[in-house]
Amino acid sequence: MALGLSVEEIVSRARADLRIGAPIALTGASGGALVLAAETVTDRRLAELRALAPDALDLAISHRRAETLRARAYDGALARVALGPLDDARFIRATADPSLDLATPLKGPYRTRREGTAELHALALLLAKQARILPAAVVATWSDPARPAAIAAEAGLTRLSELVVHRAADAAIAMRPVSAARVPTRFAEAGRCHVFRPDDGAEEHYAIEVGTPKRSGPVLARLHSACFTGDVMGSLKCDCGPQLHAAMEQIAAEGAGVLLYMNQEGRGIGLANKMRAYQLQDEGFDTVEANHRLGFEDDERDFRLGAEILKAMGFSGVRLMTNNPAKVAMMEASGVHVAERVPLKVGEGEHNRAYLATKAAKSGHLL
Ligand SMILES: Nc1nc2c(ncn2[C@@H]2O[C@H](COP(=O)(O)OP(=O)(O)OP(=O)(O)O)[C@@H](O)[C@H]2O)c(=O)[nH]1
Ligand SMILES: [Zn+2]
Repeated sequence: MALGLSVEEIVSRARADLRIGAPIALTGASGGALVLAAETVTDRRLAELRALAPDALDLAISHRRAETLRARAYDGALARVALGPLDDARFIRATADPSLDLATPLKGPYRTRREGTAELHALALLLAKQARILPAAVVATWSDPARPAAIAAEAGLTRLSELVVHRAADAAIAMRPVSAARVPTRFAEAGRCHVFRPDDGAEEHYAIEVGTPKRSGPVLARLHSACFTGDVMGSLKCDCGPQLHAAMEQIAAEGAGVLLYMNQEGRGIGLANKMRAYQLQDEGFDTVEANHRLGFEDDERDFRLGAEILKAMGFSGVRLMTNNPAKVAMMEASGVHVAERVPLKVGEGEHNRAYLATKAAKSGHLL
């Protein structure tokens, strides 16, 4: 039997390539493309790509970013900005990244492409999002997919088809237990830390188990998303730190429960993008608007992963500590029964009052 990469392995490699600035090849029904992430593109890579495809080089950006730039978006969720011979990596980043707008205010006018299709461009943006970098990509297209495929084969580039990207995005992700050990904490002596690894090469997530919760009934659980600024820095801009500690205290008081620590920083956009969002918030945009301006949805988290961990630990029901109905819905949809929603309201203060109000008004959070 021949050795072959799985769908997850190929897509995982493509995400890593985009993060380090290496080109990838995409093929689909509409043709083929070579792609570089806007965030990591260099002038040297750009010149190489331009030499191969001088007439069909575009910068794909989200339609929301295009709106801000007053560039026409003909392709629904994205716009294809045609790149001219003088457009360099600096121009590309300034065009793609709204958090640079104050530093580089003069851009455009832009010519956006209308002819052809944007299917491969959309795939490129999806992969960039999954790689937790800016959803923007330099895309060189060919109507014959054989040409970029051949370039990729010769250069040893990661090559993947439309089908593979979609299949990976739809696939249920299994969470494998890797290791676990006893960790007494200031909240509870009887603590254990379990590490789980998804089979798609993405971030590991952790479960803190306190005591020996019964598998037969609903477990008191908190599905906490990583917030470096709140959990570690003690930031006052959000309520994450106080929520984390209050959840641990409540679990410890009951003597048994689970806190899932999901590495879905910044509601799934990653810390680098979250700091871009914070820059936009300092310019007056709220937490939802800032995500949108960067080209993300207000919430990019996949709550199914938390449910998968609970199931892997032997739980089928929870008393879920949250104010977010989307977490409850996702648990249920993933086969973990939510016997009770336990509100978790702590840490409101002058710096996060507007943030919490925005989440209630725009993201359905319960007050
Ligand atoms: N993009 C973005 N993420 C933020 C911002 N402030 C906090 N976060 C992230 O938001 C997430 C908050 O997670 P949680 O507290 O688990 O979730 P929640 O949706 O508020 O729901 P509950 O706390 O369960 O009610 C963390 O991943 C933070 O890093 C922000 O302004 N922008
Ligand atoms: Zn936070």
